[in-house]
Amino acid sequence: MRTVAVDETEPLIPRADPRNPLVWLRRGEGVVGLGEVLRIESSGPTRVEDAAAAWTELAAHADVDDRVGLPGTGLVAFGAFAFADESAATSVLLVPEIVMGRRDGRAWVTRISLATGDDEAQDVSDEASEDPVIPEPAPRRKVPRVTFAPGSVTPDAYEAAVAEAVRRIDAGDLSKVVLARQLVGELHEDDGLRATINRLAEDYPDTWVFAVDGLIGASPETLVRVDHGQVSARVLAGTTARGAGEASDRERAAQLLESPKNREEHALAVASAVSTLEPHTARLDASPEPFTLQLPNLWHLATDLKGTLGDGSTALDLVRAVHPTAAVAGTPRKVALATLAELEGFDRGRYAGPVGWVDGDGDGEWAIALRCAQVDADGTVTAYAGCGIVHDSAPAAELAETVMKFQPIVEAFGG
Ligand SMILES: C=C(O[C@@H]1C=C(C(=O)O)C=C[C@H]1O)C(=O)O
Repeated sequence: MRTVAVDETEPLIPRADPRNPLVWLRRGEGVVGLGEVLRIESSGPTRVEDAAAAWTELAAHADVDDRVGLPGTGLVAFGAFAFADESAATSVLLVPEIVMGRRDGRAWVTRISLATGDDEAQDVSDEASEDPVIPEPAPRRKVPRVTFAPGSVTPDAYEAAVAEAVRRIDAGDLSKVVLARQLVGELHEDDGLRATINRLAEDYPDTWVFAVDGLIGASPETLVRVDHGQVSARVLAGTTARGAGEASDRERAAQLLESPKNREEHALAVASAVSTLEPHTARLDASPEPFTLQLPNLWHLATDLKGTLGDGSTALDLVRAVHPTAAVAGTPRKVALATLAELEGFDRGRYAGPVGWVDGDGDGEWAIALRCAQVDADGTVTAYAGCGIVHDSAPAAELAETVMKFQPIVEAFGG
């Protein structure tokens, strides 16, 4: 496999596969994959560690000619993992044939090929020695239209589940649980998802925009990044709507920052991320006070974590350590997982699971798969959104919050 620098400034998405794009971008930088040389599938409670072990093994045997040397150059896999141990959804690491990347204004192309058993003697870089062909950017297409309707859980049933969760929290069973609901639609057009991912990237430039094996979305929440020994994460919990005018918008952000309900929900999410990351870091700092993160559709309370890796963990090792955080499960973790499985009543699939990429050196960027939908091979599109429930959560307000959180994905499908 070989990575070479290229002189490229054009946007990456128009070069992605129109039907089945493989994309990870924020503010136009990231990686876009084409083709597939290898697929590592896993499932069950050891899905992340099994994938991490297979990846480490693969990386150890790879013949790499990396002339750029940035995170995301050399061998790269895109991944999406199921949220729950019990999920029927498969977790995947996909190694593309071509990776086009951009970071800090530098661009590169990597071509990856698989050496078969009997051409072991043949230098892999021979096959990759011709300069990689970068596809021409495709003309813009209209976003495919999907009409969404509630899935198995009606809005009324969602409110009832929130009320039941609050009862259990008041009874002292747990402190916080995240409850989600689904919207389901059908994708008819042959156009595929490239126009959808392009729309998400244009509308939500400050989020991680991803498309991996039919899982497509725009997540504001960084589960964990590893960059040459530096570790970082962005914890989100606590949400409010944007205000109509500038003054009311600022007022809403200020109220969010002062709201005890949102501060409590947020503190639990930060504590869970810190306690699971800390054992792997030599040092870990959290922003002392949460800040308000502005997105086009809502405000979040946010805390950034930054640290130094202490134990040589790869990005996938850290994904395994931190998932599922209290931002998407609850506190305490075990009770919250059992409660959400019972009260939600559906398989989350890859929603709220880790999505991102890892490279051969163990660097990588992973988000929590939020504001997303899974598009299945038969065209079924399932979108998901959920909210952290604490003791003073109100069912109608939480339902309204899911509607805000559905907005990016509903609009990216022409709604
Ligand atoms: C669960 C979701 O979002 C999470 C829940 C939040 C909240 O309840 O305030 C905020 C950000 C995310 O951590 C979702 O978008 O589906």
